Amino acid sequence: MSQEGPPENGGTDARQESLRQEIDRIDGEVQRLVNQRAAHVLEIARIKEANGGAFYRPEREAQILARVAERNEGPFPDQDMVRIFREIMSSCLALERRLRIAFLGPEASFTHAAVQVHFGHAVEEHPVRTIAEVFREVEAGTADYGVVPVENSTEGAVNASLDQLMGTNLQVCGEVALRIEHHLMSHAPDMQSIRRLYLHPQTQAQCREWLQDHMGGLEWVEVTSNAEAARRATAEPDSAAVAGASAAEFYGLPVLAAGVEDDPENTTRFVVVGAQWVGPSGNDKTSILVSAPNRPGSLFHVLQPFSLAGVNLTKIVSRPARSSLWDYVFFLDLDGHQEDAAVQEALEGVEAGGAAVKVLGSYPRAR
Ligand SMILES: C=C(O[C@@H]1C=C(C(=O)O)C=C[C@H]1O)C(=O)O
Repeated sequence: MSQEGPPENGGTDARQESLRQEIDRIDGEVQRLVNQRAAHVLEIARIKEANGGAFYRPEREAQILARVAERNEGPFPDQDMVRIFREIMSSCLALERRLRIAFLGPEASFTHAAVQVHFGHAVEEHPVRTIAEVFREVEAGTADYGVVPVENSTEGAVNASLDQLMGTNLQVCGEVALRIEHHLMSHAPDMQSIRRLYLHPQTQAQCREWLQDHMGGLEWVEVTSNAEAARRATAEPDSAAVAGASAAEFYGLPVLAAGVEDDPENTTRFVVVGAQWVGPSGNDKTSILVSAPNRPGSLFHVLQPFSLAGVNLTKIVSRPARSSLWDYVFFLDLDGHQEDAAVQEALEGVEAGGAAVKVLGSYPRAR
């Protein structure tokens, strides 16, 4: 048994003591270097202030994080090292300017988690109730950037976000891909004591099989968000919620069954929108909106130019155009930046084929 007590082994203790002294010395050095880094960032901020230009530079941050992962030799895993640098940059940027980020709330929603993964914690978090409101906040300038979900690997497109992208002048300036894990959480002592289940319809769809097998006979109550499901379950000990870990943590709900989503690869993709053009980072994607005439071969003429220019498409989704009945627009994501020659060639080809193109934005690929 190892218990606190008088030292038994002088040699081991001396070794620990000298390692701790070394750690203290390294900590001092790390701290000095972090502040030295911050001082450089502040100087860049002064130059930006004098000459104009966005404080937040997603392409530069993506390059920095890519290099952190590339040169990492461990024992820290890449993702942990990246997270630490993410937070250092977040705090550095907050010295220049604390960004206000509007997102689809409430607190502890998956979009909230996406905000923290993308911007770190040194931002002002501004949860709002609807996707439309996120866009309005950023368009009005009351938030610097907004974050909304756009697609889930199980459930497909988030149409409310696509419809907003159709009408906005904002740019897509980033993306976040988040593995979505759902847990069953409750104050009930066990699963057998649960009588009622609160859940968001998207969550229900992503956990359909597990829920049918384990929660089939119960009362299911649909709510407007995962966090709301957790909040409701907190107040009723014979109720449970299906939601993410951050909701369980936020509301202090014990997890009774973890990872209840049907697809272990279940992933949601979020986009960051802002009034900002983002330069190339070297590993970028571009989102576009194409409105094609309603006639035979139309979609073929939209797609062929990408094949000819050797540009890879990663997504195509159609949505009814709101302007006229039975007209459709296409949302396409492609590899590359809109400044790349191949991308420009492809977009010119699409327009030459009679379609209208709106570039929604180029941005660094999600890590
Ligand atoms: C320092 C800069 O400003 C911000 C802070 C960064 C950082 O901490 O490294 C990187 C990009 C910007 O978001 C910069 O533009 O280089």
